[in-house]
Amino acid sequence: MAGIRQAARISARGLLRHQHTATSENLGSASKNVRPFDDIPGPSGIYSVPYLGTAFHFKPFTSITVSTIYKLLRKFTDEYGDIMKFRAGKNWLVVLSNPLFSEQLLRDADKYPARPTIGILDAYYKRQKLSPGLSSLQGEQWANLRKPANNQMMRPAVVSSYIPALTPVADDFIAICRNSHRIDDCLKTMINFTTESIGMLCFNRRLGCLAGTANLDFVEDLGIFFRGLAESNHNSQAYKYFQTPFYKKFEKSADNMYKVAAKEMHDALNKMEELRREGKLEEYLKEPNFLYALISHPGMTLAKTQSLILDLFVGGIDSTSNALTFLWHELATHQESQERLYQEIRHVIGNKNLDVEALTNMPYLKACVKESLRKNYPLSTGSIRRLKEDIVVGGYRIPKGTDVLVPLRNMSKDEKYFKNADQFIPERFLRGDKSIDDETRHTEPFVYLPFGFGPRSCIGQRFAENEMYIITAKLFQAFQVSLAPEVPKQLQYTYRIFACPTTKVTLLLKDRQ
Ligand code: HEM
Repeated sequence: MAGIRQAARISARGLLRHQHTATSENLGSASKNVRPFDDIPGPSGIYSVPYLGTAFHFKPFTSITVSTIYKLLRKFTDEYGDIMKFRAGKNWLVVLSNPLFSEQLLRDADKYPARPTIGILDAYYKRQKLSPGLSSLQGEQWANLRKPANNQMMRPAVVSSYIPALTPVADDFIAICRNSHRIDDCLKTMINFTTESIGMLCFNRRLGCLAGTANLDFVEDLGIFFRGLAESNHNSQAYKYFQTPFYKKFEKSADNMYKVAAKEMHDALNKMEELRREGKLEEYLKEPNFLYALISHPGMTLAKTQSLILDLFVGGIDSTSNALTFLWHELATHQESQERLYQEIRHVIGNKNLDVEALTNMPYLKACVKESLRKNYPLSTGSIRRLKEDIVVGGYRIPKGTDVLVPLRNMSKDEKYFKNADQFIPERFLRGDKSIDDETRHTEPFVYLPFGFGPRSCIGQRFAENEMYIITAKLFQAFQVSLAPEVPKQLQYTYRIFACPTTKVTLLLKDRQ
């Protein structure tokens, strides 16, 4: 049965690829069988009016909010099928709820794939006269910034060279846990941890977030900043023209975070300059140094380096701290998975630190991270691309300039692709594990992509994964972890760009040895 499904997928993939190439190159001759964009099903009448049509899908007209947009997307897929379109503000948004279409969009993308930017961030960069970061750039400008960053962040060997710098951060975190035997507010605590870790990557310096000596009160600003990003495209666009109260609040939070990052970057550069004058720079650079690698890359300027560093610093905190909170909550809830993880840790590293070699022998640890990201999908929507050329998908022509979304959050939780989708089963991601059947196993690559796919995928993926592996291995090596009695076994989420639990998660820690 699984073999037939696989064969059918492969032949359908071949057909789709052929269809795509033919249409991109000579749409004219192939267009007889291709239906026009207007035929793509979706809500019509008043719902197709720009802005107004979108508003009618949301509160107060329905119960849908920015945080529950996945419900709207699911309703659309149920009603209109695997390809549909609806008004999202001024533009049409096409939704492709099918792994073959998902693959076609994400794999065959242009070498400079475009993603619609976030309006309020664009406005902020412009008003503050800052160079836009990776997430806001397109085309060659984006590629020129992404390339030097890719060298440092997408090559596994280079990313792994930062493991020794992250290990002491994790050790300090565990030492704090040993004193308290609980993690009171997991998300808040993890924000301190991920800020400290990303500080090591970006500035090669301990910021003091775990020791409580850092003068950075980020937590509230992060919440305001990310909620502002999430809501800006759905709320009134007046902030583009006036400094509305919504914009001012966002600006204040962004200023607070960016000022800290900019100061840290300049301090780190001054330190290197001082070491150079003292003839000690070469010695200092024996350890991997991300900032130095970036700034010394031909084509990088101080302004570009700063914009990249600000993006990475801010982008790397909320994403990973939420993902870790969900992961640890799952493992505390599922003691049998925790025990299997513990046995793997004991067997592979014993009481030692996790290193690159050990990581290659820890498939269950990786499977737990993957399964938690699937079940607690980090985004409320999925991956989105703005087409640079016309494409044909599912027999319809979609013109260039259109935004196309693959609702990966819904697909990752769909029973069609994952049996018992609402359950935490890390074994799905273990190749050849006999304890589950084929329907439970993860086989469709293009329904589950928590870091996106292709040249525009998450640049922090490898860093975030290593960070999660190191700290998770250390925590479960040291403690048996359980939920405090008041914490629900099933968490509710809100989305402030990234999924975030609505309740405080408190964990209880019992020494293993
Ligand atoms: C669990 C943690 C994380 C998740 C789930 C996540 C997820 C994502 C996703 C889904 C995208 C969009 C990909 C696409 O459109 O195909 C993205 C982009 C991005 N992420 Fe992450 N991310 C995480 C951690 C990080 C970290 C640690 C950093 C920084 C060190 C980071 C920096 C970025 C940046 C700069 C982009 C924009 C890339 C571009 O447009 O070229 N992320 N992330």
